[in-house]
Amino acid sequence: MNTERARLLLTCADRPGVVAAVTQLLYEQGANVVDSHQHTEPDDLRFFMRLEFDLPGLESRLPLLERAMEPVAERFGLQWRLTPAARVKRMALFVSKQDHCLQELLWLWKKGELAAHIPLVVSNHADAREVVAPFGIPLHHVPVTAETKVSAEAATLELMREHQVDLIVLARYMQILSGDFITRFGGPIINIHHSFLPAFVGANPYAQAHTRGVKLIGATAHYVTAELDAGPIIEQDVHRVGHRNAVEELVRIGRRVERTVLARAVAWHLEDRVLPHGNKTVVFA
Ligand SMILES: Nc1nc2c(c(=O)[nH]1)N[C@@H](CN(C=O)c1ccc(C(=O)N[C@@H](CCC(=O)O)C(=O)O)cc1)CN2
Repeated sequence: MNTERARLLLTCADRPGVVAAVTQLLYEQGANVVDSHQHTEPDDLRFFMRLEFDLPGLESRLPLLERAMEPVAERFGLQWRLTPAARVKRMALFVSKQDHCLQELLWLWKKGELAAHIPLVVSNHADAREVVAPFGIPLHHVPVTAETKVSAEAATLELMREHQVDLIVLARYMQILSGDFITRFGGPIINIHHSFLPAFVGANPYAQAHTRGVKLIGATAHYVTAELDAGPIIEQDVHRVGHRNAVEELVRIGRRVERTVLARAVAWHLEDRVLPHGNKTVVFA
């Protein structure tokens, strides 16, 4: 892990001089920029920027760099976040019975391709225990029924607090999270929906798609909000299908798309490449 690498993300109302001021500041602080992306949203002229840079002695020099950012932030009205790459996020994976997305994330994590700590897996069923055990990660079985949903969410929130979780990933977790849970967790939650949103929101999207006679099926990774499957989209992909494909085949074909789309979205989030903008995202992949 490169302990000198950091990421600076910022957004502001677009105006000339922002890029120059920020890169000059980094230069003056002794930083070397190794990657830079910027974008101005045409609709509202909102400016977004992501910089990666190396700074020798980063941890000890971070407070100075943050103080140096303040006048520039004041001058341009920046909203900004400075994150050392070595501070990896603590990610909890949630799953129900379908474990293909969970397996993809665990495999990639084991290979070192997802820069995160995974302190626990949470499931409303016990099926995934054997999948998770070889990775040395505890699975917490928290059953959920209509009657126990409130207490189950309270217990789950306590697990998030206890394990200092920064990010929740719903890897085909088939329980609708309450607005109260989302608010009290307070961090980002990423879901994989097994359709090409906004088509086929809610349960059983492949059956809905088959009934509609679609020629494409897809998957959508999005941030979770209280409104079901309506949060900012991070990544999507599709696969061609046709009249010969029964629903079971749509499910089978769809699994490959879901696992790939979720993995890309989670990796980009962990690398601070996703910047929310209203109910959309800017992704500097
Ligand atoms: N607040 C949110 N919670 C969840 C979201 C979301 O966008 N906002 N996404 C879902 C995942 N999902 C589709 O991708 C989904 C999951 C579950 C259901 C549903 O109808 N669940 C039933 C129970 C089903 C069961 O017990 O097997 C329910 O919760 O009443 C629809 C869509 C994850 N959560």
